[in-house]
Amino acid sequence: MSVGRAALTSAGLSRDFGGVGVFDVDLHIDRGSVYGLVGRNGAGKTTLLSMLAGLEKPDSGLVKLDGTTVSMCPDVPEFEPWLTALEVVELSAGLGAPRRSGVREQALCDAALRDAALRVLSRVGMESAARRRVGGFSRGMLQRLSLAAALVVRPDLLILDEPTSGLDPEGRRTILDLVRDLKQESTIILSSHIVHDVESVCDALGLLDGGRLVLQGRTADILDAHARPVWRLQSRSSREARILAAALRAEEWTLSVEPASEFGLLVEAASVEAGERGIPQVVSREGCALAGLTALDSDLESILLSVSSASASTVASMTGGGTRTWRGP
Ligand SMILES: Nc1ncnc2c1ncn2[C@@H]1O[C@H](COP(=O)(O)OP(=O)(O)OP(=O)(O)O)[C@@H](O)[C@H]1O
Repeated sequence: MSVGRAALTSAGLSRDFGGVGVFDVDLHIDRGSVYGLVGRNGAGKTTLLSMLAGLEKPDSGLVKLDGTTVSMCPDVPEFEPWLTALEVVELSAGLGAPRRSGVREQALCDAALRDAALRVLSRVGMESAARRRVGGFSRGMLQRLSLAAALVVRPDLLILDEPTSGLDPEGRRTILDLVRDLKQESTIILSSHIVHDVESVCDALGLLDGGRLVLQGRTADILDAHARPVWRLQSRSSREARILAAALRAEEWTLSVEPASEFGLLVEAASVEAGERGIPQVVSREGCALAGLTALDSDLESILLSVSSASASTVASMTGGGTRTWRGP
């Protein structure tokens, strides 16, 4: 899918729970990118992420990683309720720190771990809760704490399973801003049901359906490849709608022009480029106002839904290598 250096690739990765699970997944994730894994409930996202993190053993297939440190934040983070947030992050930092023997070295090491833990807690906006016990934390606080515990080991690859689910809009924005910021340091894979979140932070994405990767590519390429040449044009009056309909029908690049409610027109062009250039030209030539122009069914959510429904009928007969890939420029 890409010419970039891979942070992670997988080949034929499968985990079969008896007809459900993950089947023949070939991933290619560029270094320093944010890769979104999308799919309906039960599509296999958590199973796939767990195999990438080494938490679930595949039945077959390979995962190749560039780098050594992988951190994963589960969709529902759980910590011992009697630990403080600082202790959770220090424990995580300790697991990732090199072993030392001398007492003085140990003390220096402990101080360094504490500093590192406090820094990441502040980065996720949890500094004021650092010394509170985790037992009473809200869902959003647990998500942030999980991220802090993952970041403190400075992972080469950071895997986030549904990092924004259950968060309020402000919490979502904080996590997404952090993800954008973090790609300077790590490659990130995140799964999400919220297509808008994926679109706003992910350079590339993979769509899982029935355990199979049915679509993979750069987000921009997928949007380009699926853009439909159909627009809803909004005019200011019934008179202008009539003038525009007649003028557009006379153009050789229009396939159909139909009236829509409230002085609107549905315009189908021979290509996206023809419509994007032609519609504004016709409106301007006829001296009409352009109250609105919206491309229909070209948003990422509509595209993913249509690919998912199309794949549902063909996946049953699909063997390995069934992923549709869009190549970047
Ligand atoms: N340990 C297991 N034993 C049996 N079946 C399992 C196991 N783990 C997952 N599955 C099944 O594998 C399929 C994929 O599950 P998975 O949790 O990976 O999907 P998901 O895309 O993460 O779903 P969601 O979005 O609802 O979290 C589901 O049908 C699930 O029931």
